[in-house]
Amino acid sequence: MKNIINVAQLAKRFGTTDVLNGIDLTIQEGEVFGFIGHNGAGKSTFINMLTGIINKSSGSFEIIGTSDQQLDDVKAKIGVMPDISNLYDHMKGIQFLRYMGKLAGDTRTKQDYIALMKDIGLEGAEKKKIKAYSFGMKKKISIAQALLGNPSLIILDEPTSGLDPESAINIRKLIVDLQQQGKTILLTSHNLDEIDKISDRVGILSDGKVKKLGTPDELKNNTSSELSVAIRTNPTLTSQKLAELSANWDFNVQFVTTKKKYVVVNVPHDNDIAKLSKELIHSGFQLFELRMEQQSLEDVFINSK
Ligand SMILES: Nc1ncnc2c1ncn2[C@@H]1O[C@H](COP(=O)(O)OP(=O)(O)OP(=O)(O)O)[C@@H](O)[C@H]1O
Repeated sequence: MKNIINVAQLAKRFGTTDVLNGIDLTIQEGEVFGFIGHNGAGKSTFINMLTGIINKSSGSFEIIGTSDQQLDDVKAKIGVMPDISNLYDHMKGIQFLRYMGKLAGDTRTKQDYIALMKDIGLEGAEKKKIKAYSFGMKKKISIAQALLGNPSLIILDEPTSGLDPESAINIRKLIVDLQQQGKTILLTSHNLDEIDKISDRVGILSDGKVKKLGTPDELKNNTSSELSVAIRTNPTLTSQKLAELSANWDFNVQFVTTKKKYVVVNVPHDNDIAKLSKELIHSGFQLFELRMEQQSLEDVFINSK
């Protein structure tokens, strides 16, 4: 597969603060790439460098086969969501999209723009002025703007933040549709379930670097070499009782958390799971359920700091 973004040692300093300290990253054509990181980690800074809104401090990148020195040559192939404060809000929704579409070289008809507004969840708001739009509606029209001009790379910075659940689901569907049309999507979000669901690969940005990179499954499976097991027993096992019992066991069990009626523990090896169930039964517990627990992307994210 071809790389559509190739970043080498990209760094950004604001004054004396290093925000990005050497990002190495490739994004492949046709993938949905989820970029996550805590507030202020530098996700938008990274995106703004890729799209030429701000200058890099050092390092280099190639985007759609073109070096960062010639970025103007490929800008028309990159669709970027503008900040909602940069929308021309005296315009009506449909008027704004047609105007921006013309600038982007769009060949859509008026009917196509109406269909686009429907796809994005703005049906009925075509003739309303953007300044009268709600926050979520402004967000939607800024996503629509990123799709104008048939870009091959679409960059969406927190497209679903502030959207109601149904609208967020529709935007996720739209992202999947765009991918099926062959587009590449670079996406940021603080909704880690969303990132997990729709991203082919995920990068976790921390301390100015890409700390972790992989498919959601790779990241969730590689967090720890320990095996996580959720157990439901009668009586319910408490952390205190587990500590008391396990002091006499010949294998290690580490209490992790309780989840409703389950207690989650970590054990180092496969055969410790059999030992654990045997010991619990031996200690008078009825074992109702024992299941392997997979880490969530949120667990991975928290542990990556
Ligand atoms: N123009 C600027 N001048 C000085 N500092 C800036 C500028 N732009 C961003 N920063 C700083 O760079 C850091 C990274 O900001 P950035 O907006 O890239 O983070 P982010 O990961 O997108 O955060 P969030 O998840 O909150 O949107 C922050 O500390 C921010 O204050």
